[in-house]
Amino acid sequence: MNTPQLVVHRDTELMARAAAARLITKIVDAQAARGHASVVLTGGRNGNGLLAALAESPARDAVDWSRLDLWWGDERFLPDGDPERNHTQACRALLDAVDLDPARVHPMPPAQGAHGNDADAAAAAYAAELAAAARPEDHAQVPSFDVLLLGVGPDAHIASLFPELPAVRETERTAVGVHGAPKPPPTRISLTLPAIRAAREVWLLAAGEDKAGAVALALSGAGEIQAPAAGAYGRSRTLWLLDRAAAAQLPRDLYPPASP
Ligand SMILES: O=C1O[C@H](COP(=O)(O)O)[C@@H](O)[C@H](O)[C@H]1O
Repeated sequence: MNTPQLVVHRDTELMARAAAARLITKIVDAQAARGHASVVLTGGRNGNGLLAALAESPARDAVDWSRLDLWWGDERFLPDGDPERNHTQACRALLDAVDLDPARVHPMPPAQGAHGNDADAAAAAYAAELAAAARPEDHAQVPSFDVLLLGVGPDAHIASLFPELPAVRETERTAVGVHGAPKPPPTRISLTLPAIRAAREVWLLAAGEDKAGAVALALSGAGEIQAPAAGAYGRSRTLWLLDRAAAAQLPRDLYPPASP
């Protein structure tokens, strides 16, 4: 596990704009190096804030959107098009406005779709889709994502891995159904910690004072079962992108020196 790097921005809006600029650069660099890039999206306020900032950035035209693979870290298991689905919200924030290749966009299956209301079957289908996209050099059952984005909940959940629920203990499967989530809706699909850790870079986004306790807990040595965010790291980099409010309870020795 690599040491997390922290960046603290003045406020939520600046954090979203800076994260969007960072993501554009990352995608452009990966496309220049390999011809394509892959990003795992997250839902929630900070994930959608980043996408909205990216939509507004003039630099978004530097990305070749047709060579970008998009995956999701979790989904609220609701019918296709439901306004609470992470996929629907991402489409509204950005995806509808850029020229993606539909074959490279991989939303998690909806409820009332091919798997009916069976979230476990839908998760297994997503795991199979991930495995089919993995190449031998990935050495994993998922592709080597360039960047995997995660929001951090006030309870330190990431994706739909909530403290103490079975999904956060999963060590084999890459995507699982989640039942009884404390945040609505109770039924969800989530990537697991092994899938998250296969990413080259994991970026955790947290803004707002309601996130301060979770950020401090996850970065102060808490276990991943109690604080799932503590178990999220990338193969080559783990980056926490915060605003001042979310960083407010960090121990002084963890606070980045160059931050306001
Ligand atoms: O429900 C969810 O919540 C988390 C955190 O969202 P936030 O609004 O507290 O930032 C999000 O990362 C996840 O994708 C989503 O399904």
